[in-house]
Amino acid sequence: MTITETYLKGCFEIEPTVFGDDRGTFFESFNEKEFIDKTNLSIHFVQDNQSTSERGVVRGLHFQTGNFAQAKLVRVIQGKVLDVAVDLRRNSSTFGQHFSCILTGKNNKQLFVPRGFAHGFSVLEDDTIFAYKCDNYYNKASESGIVYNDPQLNIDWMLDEQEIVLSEKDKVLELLNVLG
Ligand SMILES: Cc1cn([C@H]2C[C@H](O)[C@@H](COP(=O)(O)OP(=O)(O)O[C@H]3O[C@@H](C)C(=O)[C@@H](O)[C@H]3O)O2)c(=O)[nH]c1=O
Repeated sequence: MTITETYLKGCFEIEPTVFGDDRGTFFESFNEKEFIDKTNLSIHFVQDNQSTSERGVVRGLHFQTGNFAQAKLVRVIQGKVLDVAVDLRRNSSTFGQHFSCILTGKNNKQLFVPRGFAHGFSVLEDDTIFAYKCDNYYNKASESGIVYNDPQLNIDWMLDEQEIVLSEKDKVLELLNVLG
């Protein structure tokens, strides 16, 4: 498993070692000891989530506030997404910048999104299955987010505007500079 820090400090790209044989493939999708050794983070995941989406869906940009902040280890089991992590750490030299990468059911890549970031993804293929581990439990009252098309963030979601599908909640998210 290779773990590489992105230009956003504390945000890592992960490529598992995949073993193939006549039957198919095998890989460790998470190994706590290796993860901690290679990132120097102390992390303890408490919740696993999974969602399915069709092409055109954009989920995000989400985070939980305060004591309910979450780090996430995200991957795609089937299909293809553009995954996006936005640095919202006020004291960070990369505040407001984002990192994006393609995660697919074939490349098996993962992204570790630390606490203090907003996270979202656009779905580039039908029947996409997205899975992620969180280091803090879901707390509805702590949910917050930034609208996906915030001009300050200027994220290329790799979709045509007219094919984008959002939840009602995501349609009314704030701009980053309104969040304060
Ligand atoms: C996130 C979440 C949702 N739910 C429920 C609430 C709601 O009824 C239903 C769907 O929730 P949402 O619309 O918030 O799902 P979704 O838009 O997929 O939310 C997710 O988006 C990505 C980008 C993230 O980074 C995640 O942390 C999470 O915010 O599932 C839980 O029960 N537990 C959870 O952890």
